[in-house]
Amino acid sequence: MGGRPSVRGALCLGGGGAVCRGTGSGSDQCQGKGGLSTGACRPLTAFPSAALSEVAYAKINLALHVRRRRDDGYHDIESLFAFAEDGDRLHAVTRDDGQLSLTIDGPFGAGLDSGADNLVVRAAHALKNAFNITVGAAIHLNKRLPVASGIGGGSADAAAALRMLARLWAIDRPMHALAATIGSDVPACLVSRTLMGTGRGEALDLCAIDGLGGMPLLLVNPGIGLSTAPVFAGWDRVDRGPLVADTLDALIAEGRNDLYPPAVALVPQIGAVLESLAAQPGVRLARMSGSGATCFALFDDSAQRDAAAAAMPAHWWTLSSRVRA
Ligand SMILES: C[C@@](CO)(OP(=O)(O)O)[C@H](O)COP(=O)(O)OP(=O)(O)OC[C@H]1O[C@@H](n2ccc(N)nc2=O)[C@H](O)[C@@H]1O
Ligand SMILES: Nc1ncnc2c1ncn2[C@@H]1O[C@H](COP(=O)(O)OP(=O)(O)O)[C@@H](O)[C@H]1O
Repeated sequence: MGGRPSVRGALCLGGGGAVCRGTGSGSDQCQGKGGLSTGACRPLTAFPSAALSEVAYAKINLALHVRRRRDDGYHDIESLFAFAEDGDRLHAVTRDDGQLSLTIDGPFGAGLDSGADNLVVRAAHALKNAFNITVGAAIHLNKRLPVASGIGGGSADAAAALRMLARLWAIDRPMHALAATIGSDVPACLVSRTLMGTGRGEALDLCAIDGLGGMPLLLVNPGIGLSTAPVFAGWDRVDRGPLVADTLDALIAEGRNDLYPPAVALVPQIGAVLESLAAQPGVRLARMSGSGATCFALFDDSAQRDAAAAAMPAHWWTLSSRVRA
């Protein structure tokens, strides 16, 4: 991990490591899905310190070209994935009764279902069944990333759960195919390094771009959740051409996010976020990530990133981080 991550717009972060603007009462304040409502969450204190841990690194799509709508309803994309150094936190201990359980806290934990539909639980069940594991796991998720925001929070959580449970259950087998059954983004999140993704995003090649690793990165979200499917459905089906991104300059000049027009049609506030980011001194690239609404900016200089974060309106969520090398 590089520089200490900071988060603004969230009232408090459980689990330590970032700026806290909580009440100091000992119980974390939570933000609801895509909004700024608050509610009490369970503190993490009950979870054993000997638990295994994983970071679910926030995903960004440095560029996302949509090429074709397929007969199965998915779209063929070409996307350059990168990851922030920071994200959600997961912890796990074994359960001798063979059961799986999930508890959730953190600034975006309120309202997030911890039942069978949670992507962490889906990933855990899929792994357990695929390898006939008889022991169980108690999993804890510290939810720091906004939900349904184009930075793969759920996919990153699922991938982190796979990495963590593979360690907990001593599984040493490839998990890419299993990850792809959980979501198109989950294989990329499993690797959490800079990758070129094709197909529906699950066909991956490691991608080295000079100067990208360690670059100061700012994520900004206007506090509005946006589901992926309606954004793809709003794509105008015009193929605007392949993604060629072998250098940072090419990525900046030639890369696009083809999901920006349908996303901004659904959530106009994304336009204001992108405009504000692009206007900040020192920005090398400002673009929307995934299906939105989160936008990101890359900087050469961390002081300029921090000044940009400070210039964002207080009701927008921000995360100051770096690109994971
Ligand atoms: C758009 C991207 C870009 O990285 O990220 P997010 O904005 O979700 O973070 C991904 O393609 C999202 O991947 P993921 O979130 O795993 O999506 P999935 O669960 O597989 O699919 C959710 C829905 O999105 C649409 N979908 C997804 C991927 C794809 N290549 N084509 C699609 O049309 C489909 O309507 C599908 O039913
Ligand atoms: N652990 C999880 N974290 C976030 N979202 C989750 C999780 N499990 C299930 N979901 C659901 O997955 C959907 C996509 O969430 P998320 O992955 O955060 O967004 P995106 O795909 O836009 O990056 C949301 O509707 C959310 O309810």
